[in-house]
Amino acid sequence: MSLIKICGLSTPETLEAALAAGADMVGFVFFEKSPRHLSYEKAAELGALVQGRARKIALSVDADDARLDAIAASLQPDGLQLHGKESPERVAAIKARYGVPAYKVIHVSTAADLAAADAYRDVADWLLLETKPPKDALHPGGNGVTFDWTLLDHLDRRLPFMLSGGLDPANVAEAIRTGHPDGVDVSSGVEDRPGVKNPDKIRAFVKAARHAYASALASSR
Ligand SMILES: O=C(O)c1ccccc1N[C@@H]1O[C@H](COP(=O)(O)O)[C@@H](O)[C@H]1O
Repeated sequence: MSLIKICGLSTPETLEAALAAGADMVGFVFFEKSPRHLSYEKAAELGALVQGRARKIALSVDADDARLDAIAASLQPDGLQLHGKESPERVAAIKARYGVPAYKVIHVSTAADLAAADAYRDVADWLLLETKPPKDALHPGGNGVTFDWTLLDHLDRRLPFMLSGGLDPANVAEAIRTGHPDGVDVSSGVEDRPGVKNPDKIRAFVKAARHAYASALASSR
């Protein structure tokens, strides 16, 4: 697999840039402290523009059922990115309630952190491996920080995984060559400042990731 996700979209123009560039997944943030947070009204407006051209992924952080119900009603997501401390039992309950794939985030800074993924093997559909937030970080994600991708040599790959954290148009090819992820995910690396996406950077990211995946495929033949 070679999926490309652009996360934290918040305007029709940047959403269209991601869709036209060929992103497979577009992510929408429901986390009030984030500069990328969307109201339900805005999410409904943006979601309606997608029209099946990409999977709509709703990002939340330790959301309760009432919150997820409102997110589901506004966006009608094709997947739920669970970016908090959701337990395996909570992930299973969310999957059962909403019937869409669950992308469980695992925060990584050492090989030992990858062991946390084991508990989600039978309940999540995907793992999303993101850099453990720095101690002074304001948010549990979207911090634009990479981790050592060679740690992925230690990952049990029975579940597909997306690689995330600090990716950008300049480093995504190296990330794909090193970590062999099933997908790549970016937010701040295609922005001019927090919450402000740049269409040229979105296009450059998708192009670089597509090229790297095509090269990896060609060299595996
Ligand atoms: O983007 C945010 O503000 C955010 C807030 C809370 C949890 C996650 C958040 N972002 C997600 O983190 C990853 C990596 O982002 P980056 O590429 O390093 O900026 C991505 O999925 C973001 O959407």
